[in-house]
Amino acid sequence: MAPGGEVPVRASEGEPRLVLSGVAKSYGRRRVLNGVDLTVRAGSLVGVVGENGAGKSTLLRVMVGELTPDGGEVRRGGEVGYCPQETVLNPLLTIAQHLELFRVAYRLPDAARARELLAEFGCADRLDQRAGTLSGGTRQKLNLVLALMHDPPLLVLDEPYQGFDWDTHQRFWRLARALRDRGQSVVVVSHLVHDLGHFDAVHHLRDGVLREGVPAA
Ligand SMILES: Nc1ncnc2c1ncn2[C@@H]1O[C@H](COP(=O)(O)OP(=O)(O)OP(=O)(O)O)[C@@H](O)[C@H]1O
Repeated sequence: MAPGGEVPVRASEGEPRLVLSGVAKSYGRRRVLNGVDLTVRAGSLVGVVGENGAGKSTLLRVMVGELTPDGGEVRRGGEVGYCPQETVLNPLLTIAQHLELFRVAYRLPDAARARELLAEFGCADRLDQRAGTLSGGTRQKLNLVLALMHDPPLLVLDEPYQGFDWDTHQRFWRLARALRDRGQSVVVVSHLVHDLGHFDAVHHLRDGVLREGVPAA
């Protein structure tokens, strides 16, 4: 983000890929989202921050269509890649078997992009290892690769770097910037103050409402 909290021009360029208008979501009587508005444009890297329990994961699940909002509207401009906070892996399947499963689900002719991403994360030699025997950080790398391998126009990533060492963390941000520079839209939930500089725009969720910028301490 630019100094002074200004949103750089980049974040307001490009066609809208995701538009949320007045989105509301409650669990029973607990209202978590209370009129969220957001537009994510092509070629932007957008951060969502907020305290524990503020509703960030709920918001992302609504963005990708996993949860239906109680009110308001969500419009998506194409396919979505979603990396949930909890990994979606089957412990008995190898990395290669996961790639094949998702290749078929995404109807891709091959898993070349997935292998390229695995190589970027230094896991290309682990293809025959079962997910259940991978380290937490490597499981998370696979989780992320499965969300990115079909190169969707919109990526929604919920703290995608949990368990990553510093070098891998840096690699993740290089990759996120490269995707943004290719015109993809990337939404990332982050808890880490030192991540904020990577975003074109940051929004914070508090009291069920999303506001631009970071909250005053
Ligand atoms: N399936 C559910 N049923 C009932 N309450 C839920 C459910 N999922 C989340 N909640 C509640 O909704 C609120 C928001 O949860 P959510 O996971 O969206 O927050 P978060 O900002 O992602 O939190 P964190 O930073 O801890 O990951 C919390 O009070 C949580 O307990």
